[in-house]
Amino acid sequence: MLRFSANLSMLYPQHAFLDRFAAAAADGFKGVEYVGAYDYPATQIADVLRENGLTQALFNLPVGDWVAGERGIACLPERRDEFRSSVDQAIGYAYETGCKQVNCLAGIAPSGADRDELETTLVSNLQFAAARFADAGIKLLLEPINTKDMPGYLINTTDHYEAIAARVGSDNLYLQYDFYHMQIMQGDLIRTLERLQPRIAHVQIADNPGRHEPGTGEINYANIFTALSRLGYAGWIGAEYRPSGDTSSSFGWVPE
Ligand SMILES: O=C(O)[C@@H](O)C(=O)CO
Ligand SMILES: [Mg+2]
Repeated sequence: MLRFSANLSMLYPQHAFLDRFAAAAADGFKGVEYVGAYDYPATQIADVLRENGLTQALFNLPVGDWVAGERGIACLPERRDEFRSSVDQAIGYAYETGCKQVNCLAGIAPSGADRDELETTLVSNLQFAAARFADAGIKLLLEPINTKDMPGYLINTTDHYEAIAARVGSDNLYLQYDFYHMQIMQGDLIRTLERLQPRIAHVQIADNPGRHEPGTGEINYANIFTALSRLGYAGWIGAEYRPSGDTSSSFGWVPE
C-alpha cells in the first residue's frame, strides 16, 4: 500500500503554515513533510501533528538563511560548527515529532570556491551527522537537486550521491530520490529506482515541466507508482509540488 505525505512547504499556499496540517488531514493525508519548522517550538509541531492524527514523515536539517538564497550549509567550511550544532537541533525536533528521517541539503557552491574542499567538508559533516543520527535512531538522507531550479547546488545526480556516500562510508546515509529533479537531470527513473532502491529512504513527486501535480507534465506516474508497489517500497511518497490550482482539487493523481 503506497503512503503519501503532504509537503507543507509547497501545498496549501493559501494557508498559514500551522493551518496546513489540518488542511492536509482533511484531504486524507496521514503523513506530512516540509523543509523545516525551526521557527516554531518542537512541542508546538508535535501538538499540531497529534491534533490532526498525522505522522511526521520527513523534514530537513536547518538550511541556513533560505530567504537569502542559502540551500543548506553542509558543504561550507566556514559553517562547520553551525552545521554540527544544527544536527543536535534536528535530533531534538525529530524526537519531539517522532520523525525517523531527516534530509540534508548539501548547500550551494560559492563562486570560485574549491570544489574539493566543499566536498571534503560535506563528507566530514555527513559522517558526523550520520553517526549522531544513528545513535538517535534517525536516518540521514541526501537529496540530489536539479541545476535549473537550484543553480550551484553541490549534488545534482545520483552518481554524485553514490560517490559522496562511498566516501562517507556510513550505512546510515540514504538517498532522497526526488523524481522531479532526477527527471530533469538524468531521466531513466524506474531503472534508477530499481538499482538504488536499497539506499532510497524517501521519494518525492512532482511533474515536469512546471513542478505541478502529477498528470500536468511528461512523467508517467502511474507507471512509477506501479514500480514502487512492485519493488515493495515501504517509505513515504512526498507530494512536493506547486499545485496548478487549488491544492484540494489537485489530487486526481492519487491511485485508487
Ligand atoms: O526538492 C526540494 O526542493 C526539497 O526536497 C528540498 O529538500 C529543498 O527544498
Ligand atoms: Mg525534493
